[in-house]
Amino acid sequence: MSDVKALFGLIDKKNKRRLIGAVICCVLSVLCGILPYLGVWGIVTCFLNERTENLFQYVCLIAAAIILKHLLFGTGTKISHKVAYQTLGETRKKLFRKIARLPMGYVKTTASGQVKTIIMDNMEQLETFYAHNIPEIISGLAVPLCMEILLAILDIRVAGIMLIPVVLFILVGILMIIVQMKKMDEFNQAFADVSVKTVEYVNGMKELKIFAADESTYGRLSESIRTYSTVVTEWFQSCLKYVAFNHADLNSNLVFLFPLAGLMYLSGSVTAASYIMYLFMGLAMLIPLETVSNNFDYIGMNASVAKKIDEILKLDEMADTTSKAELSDHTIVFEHVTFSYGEGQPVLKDVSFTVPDGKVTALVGVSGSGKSTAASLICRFWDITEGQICLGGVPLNQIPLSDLMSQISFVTQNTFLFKKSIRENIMMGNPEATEEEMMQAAKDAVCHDFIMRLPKGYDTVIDKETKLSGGEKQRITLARAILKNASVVILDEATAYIDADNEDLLQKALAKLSEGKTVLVIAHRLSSIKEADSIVVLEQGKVIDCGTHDELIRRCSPYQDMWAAFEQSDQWKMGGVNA
Ligand SMILES: Nc1ncnc2c1ncn2[C@@H]1O[C@H](COP(=O)(O)OP(=O)(O)OP(=O)(O)O)[C@@H](O)[C@H]1O
Repeated sequence: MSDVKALFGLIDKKNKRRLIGAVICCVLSVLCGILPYLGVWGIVTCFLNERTENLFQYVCLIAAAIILKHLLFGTGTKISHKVAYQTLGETRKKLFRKIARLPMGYVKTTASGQVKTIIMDNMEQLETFYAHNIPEIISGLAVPLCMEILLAILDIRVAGIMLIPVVLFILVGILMIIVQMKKMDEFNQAFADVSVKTVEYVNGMKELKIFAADESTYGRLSESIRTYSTVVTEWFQSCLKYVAFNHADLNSNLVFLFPLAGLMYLSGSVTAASYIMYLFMGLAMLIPLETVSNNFDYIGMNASVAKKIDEILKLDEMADTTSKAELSDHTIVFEHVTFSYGEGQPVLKDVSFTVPDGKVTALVGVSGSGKSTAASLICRFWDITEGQICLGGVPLNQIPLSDLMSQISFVTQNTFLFKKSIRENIMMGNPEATEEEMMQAAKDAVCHDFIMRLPKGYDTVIDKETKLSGGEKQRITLARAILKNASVVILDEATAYIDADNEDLLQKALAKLSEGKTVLVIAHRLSSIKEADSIVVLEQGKVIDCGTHDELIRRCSPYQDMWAAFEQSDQWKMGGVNA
């Protein structure tokens, strides 16, 4: 039941009031839908009593009821759609805001696929629920209730007979929701799995073709499709008996009402006119329940989606502070930092080093030694549990997150440009910048010239049609970072995938970005960090040495090994080129 509560918890107060209005309109609309039955009963009674003076009134009643029914239904659904779209919009915004405050690590690993499925796929179901299911279920239940009250006033015995199928219907419906909810997590999990794997399959199509993938390559996707089919089939089968019962139940009135009310008529306790009216009411009363029955399926399905949304909204956010921090400068200090991802082994062990203000410090180490992890901790992508990292003498968790982010430019080999114009992409670095400043940043990043050669220049929208090379895209992201003008620059393998033609341009852009900044650089190409003011050597998550290139090459054997390996690979590359 808490899942169902979560469904309504997503609607704000204003929209809850609107939803009540929508439900009232729908209830009145369904009641209007019943009036024609009463009108027909009136007409039949007129003929039975051979008195036709009221005939016209009944015809008018039927016509007015039909018009009103549609007007009210239209108004109700208009309001409920407004509620649905506003609720979905607000919930999406809440989720986006929440994700921005969650540890980056959670978003990158656990959440991205799951959140995408919820936001893009599952939430669309909620639209149907708020816009259609709620008004239809409530109005569908309200009508039999009103008619029961009316019948109880007219003849308590008939009301009792009609109550039987209604009560059975509600009990079986509730039972079905409980059974559905038990299976719903499994259903949603299977659905999310198929979505994530389908996206992975489509995104990896190039690799699949290159590596001439055979049938077995599609195994993971086929397996999850099979699981999904099994889960859906089981889910439908588990509901089937309840649905079948309820449909039979909705037709059972004739079985009970016809003979029992008929006996009352024969015994003289009910008139012929009343007998006909009860039959009409019996038929009319159960029709709205058909709609309720069709809508029952969605309650469990949507309650499970709402539960997942609720779970994400309740996740612990990164601790943030609002009190301004006075940074003495932009020196970064790692003091006895130990860090592990989740419950696993520590990736960094008692790590201490300093990145002095205005200097270039390099982090080197073999693959997996923890270089990127250390860099990402400076941006608080993850929070540390042991030790301390300070910027300008202030522990990172005592600097407001937005202030911390404004101090840092984090550049990796993975470029990400938004589907916006090149101008807007660069301006994200500093939305206050002037056009001249934006263009200067592009010139510093050595991308102005190629941008100007594009037919729409800075107005070119970055999308799949925009034919930009990897190096060009990367330089646009560097223009964005240059415009941001952050005091701390972290370069994590920023030149890793760059080709020889682009390297020179990229190095120029990076030099401009790093000018006068506190720089932490991670690079496998050791030649690019040879001139660093200080080099920190990491091995299996521990700092084993720190010094200039000349110092390390004299005394640090792992560093000597790295250099030897680097020089060998460089010669090998040159040999490859010459060959
Ligand atoms: N998100 C993550 N969750 C769990 N473990 C991770 C995660 N990211 C990295 N690791 C692990 O942490 C260790 C250090 O990884 P890290 O990427 O920091 O090393 P690195 O020195 O930068 O390696 P490379 O030079 O190959 O980029 C590795 O064993 C890696 O598998």
